[in-house]
Amino acid sequence: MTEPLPPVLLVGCGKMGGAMLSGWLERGLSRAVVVEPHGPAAAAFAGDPVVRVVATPEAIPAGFTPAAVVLAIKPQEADAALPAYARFAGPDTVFLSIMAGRTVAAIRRGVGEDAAVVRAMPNTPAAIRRGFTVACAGPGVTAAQRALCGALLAAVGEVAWVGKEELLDPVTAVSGGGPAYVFLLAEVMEAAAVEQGIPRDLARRMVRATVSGAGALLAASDEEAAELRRAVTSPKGTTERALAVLMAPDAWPALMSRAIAAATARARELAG
Ligand SMILES: NC(=O)C1=CN([C@@H]2O[C@H](COP(=O)(O)OP(=O)(O)OC[C@H]3O[C@@H](n4cnc5c(N)ncnc54)[C@H](O)[C@@H]3O)[C@@H](O)[C@H]2O)C=CC1
Ligand SMILES: O=C(O)[C@@H]1CCC=N1
Repeated sequence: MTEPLPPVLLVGCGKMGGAMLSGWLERGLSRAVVVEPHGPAAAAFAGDPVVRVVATPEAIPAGFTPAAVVLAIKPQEADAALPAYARFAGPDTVFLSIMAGRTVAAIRRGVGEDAAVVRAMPNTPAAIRRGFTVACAGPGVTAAQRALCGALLAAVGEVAWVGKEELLDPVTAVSGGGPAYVFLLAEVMEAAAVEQGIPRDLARRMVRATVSGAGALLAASDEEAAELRRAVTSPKGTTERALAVLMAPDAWPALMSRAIAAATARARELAG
């Protein structure tokens, strides 16, 4: 049996913070204090014996010493919120931020210039432990702190590490926001199915099964995505006609490239 995760202070228990906390509890967590000003957001955890939910940092129990402070608030909230956590900076605590764009340097300006900070970008499939996170350790992060952040992130899915922090901006655009692009695909496929006369309920079932089935096939297969695509595309058949529209130079290839560039640029604007 693996050791329980050490005490964690979670700042922000919204969609991502909540998904991660669920994963830690499932994996085994010794103790968590959650700072969440919006009562309903953390309500699901209020009765958990190892979780204490408080509304403000001032209400964190005296003597609580987290091994990790996980920052799961919006980047726009960071400047106001971070100084309250500066007292936790020290050799025994690592800050793990999942905020889009906000740099290690900007986080250190808030919590202390010597603080150990790991910046990471997970995604919402974390809610079903199928997340993908890319992480980058800032200056002074010890091997043990990196291992702890790795364990916290691995509780909700796969983890990859990069050495160059700048890569986290395009990562945010690709895997951070990626689930939204897939859900949009499902939305527009469903609308197109209805346009062709398929009843809405059937269209919804078909599209959910098709998108999730294709995703599962991609996950289970060693083939490249292009090869799996080609396996669907019979010469002179129906899929070929659809792909001629979707793969036109001004269609999906160019649109996806512009979309990822736009999201990457926005991540850079959120650097702080
Ligand atoms: N939603 C997503 O797909 C992903 C989001 N992220 C990042 O995760 C962070 C959180 O995003 P979401 O969970 O989507 O947002 P959210 O809005 O669901 O959660 C943020 C939570 O922080 C709480 N909060 C606001 N001010 C606070 C403060 N001063 N102290 C403590 N809690 C405070 C809010 O009440 C809310 O419950 C963002 O920085 C975002 O960039 C990262 C990867 C994916
Ligand atoms: O849209 C956002 O800013 C966040 C980061 C990646 C996914 N959601």
